[in-house]
Amino acid sequence: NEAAVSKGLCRVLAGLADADTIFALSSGHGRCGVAVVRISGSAAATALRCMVGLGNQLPPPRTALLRSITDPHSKEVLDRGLVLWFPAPHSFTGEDSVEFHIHGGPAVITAVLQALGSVPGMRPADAGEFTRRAFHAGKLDLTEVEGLGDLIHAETEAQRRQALRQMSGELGRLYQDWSHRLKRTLAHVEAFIDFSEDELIEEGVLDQVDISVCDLQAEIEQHLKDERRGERLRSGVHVVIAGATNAGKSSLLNTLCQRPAAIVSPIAGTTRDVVESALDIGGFPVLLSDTAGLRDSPDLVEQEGVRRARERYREGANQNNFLTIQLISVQFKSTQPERNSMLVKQDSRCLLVLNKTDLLPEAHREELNLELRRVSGLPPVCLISCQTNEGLKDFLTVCGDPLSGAPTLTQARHRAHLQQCVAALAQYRQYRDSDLALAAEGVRLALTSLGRITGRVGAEEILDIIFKDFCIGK
Ligand SMILES: Nc1nc2c(ncn2[C@@H]2O[C@H](COP(=O)(O)OP(=O)(O)OP(=O)(O)O)[C@@H](O)[C@H]2O)c(=O)[nH]1
Repeated sequence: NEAAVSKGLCRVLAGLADADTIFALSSGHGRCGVAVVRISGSAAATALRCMVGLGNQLPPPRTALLRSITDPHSKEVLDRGLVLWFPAPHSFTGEDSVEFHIHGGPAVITAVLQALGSVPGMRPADAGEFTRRAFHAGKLDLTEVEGLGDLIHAETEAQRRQALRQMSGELGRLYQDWSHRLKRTLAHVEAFIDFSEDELIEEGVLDQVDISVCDLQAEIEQHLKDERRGERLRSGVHVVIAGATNAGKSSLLNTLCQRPAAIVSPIAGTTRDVVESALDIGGFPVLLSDTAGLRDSPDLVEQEGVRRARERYREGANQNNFLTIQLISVQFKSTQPERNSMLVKQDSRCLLVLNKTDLLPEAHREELNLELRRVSGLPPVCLISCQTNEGLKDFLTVCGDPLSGAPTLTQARHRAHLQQCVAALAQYRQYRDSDLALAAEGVRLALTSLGRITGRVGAEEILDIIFKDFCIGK
């Protein structure tokens, strides 16, 4: 059928574009126990035959064999290692592929790569070329390609989990499902436009389309309301500790990163510069910054420190991956200048934290709570002591809360396409009663926007649905 022919053609064209057989070191660079060299393309079998003593035979698919790997011209043995053969289409790229697992010394790797380069039709792979071929062969969609990239760069546990979910196609399947529903919706609108006058289309088709567009729009809007958790997890979060002098900001930084990164002293105004430390809070990569205590000071160096601290808060005000911890000591008095150091009211991106609870008698806690509520509008989200570590566990949970939750959207690129998709669905609803052709164009645009996320937009599939659902022309 038409769809199969077109898919086949695409494969042939992709095959023509990728006529070269490529090879590359797929494991990391540097000295290591085992290095993996990957080959993909039609000459992979030739390379295997002429570098491994197999005669005219190819090894059984996906089975590791221990063999000598030789130079194809001089026949000198370069190394002894494992050899794997992945015939097309059951390989990562969908092409004939070979893997050599060799010893990881630089000289061994260089010799094997040089030998491969001397096989006719072979060349070193460009960056990302194996994955690009996998995408062209329909082995991965774009979200899976991005997931794979994120997995390779993941530094924390939560990043690894998110990337793996995406790479295994969880996100891609959700978008594919929406895409499929949109294709069906579009097919129905188009069929209605083309064939309703001949009474080939039953009543109520457009009502079904309305429901479908409405449901999809609501689902995508809900998906977009994730407070950018996935994007934050991907790119990391910047947490800034702000507050008056002597509130215990440097003590909190040191406690969280478990080393004396910043100087702690009872002298107010000790921290002058921004002190940064990278850590992992609940699986989120966090860059934690201690800043100079906010107060008016005649000291020029301290003034510069306060200016830098304020600049840091300002920078963060417009950034999605920024969290401010407003630290206040229990010795805080709302009548004192500390009051001026209050930054902003708490919201999900600014947390009010009370420190030095070890100095606060139980009986006075409620009184202080009320006082803070009066000044800041809200009670502190948690009470801690950097001296005794009281409340730190709860603090980390609260701190991790705006960062955690089920991340869904991982890339700003996906968000932009989904927003376009929602806008296009709104176009359908706007023109549904006045101009159905324009309304249908809205559904088509919505579908294109979704297709851009996964990299799959297929016009022939719309025709398939029209024919299957309505059997027009039998
Ligand atoms: N009792 C008690 N003292 C604390 C606690 N946290 C910090 N301190 C003390 O408070 C003083 C000031 O602590 P720092 O961490 O230097 O405070 P800071 O906010 O960085 O101060 P600046 O550099 O002036 O901005 C030090 O003597 C700390 O030992 C706490 O939880 N309990």
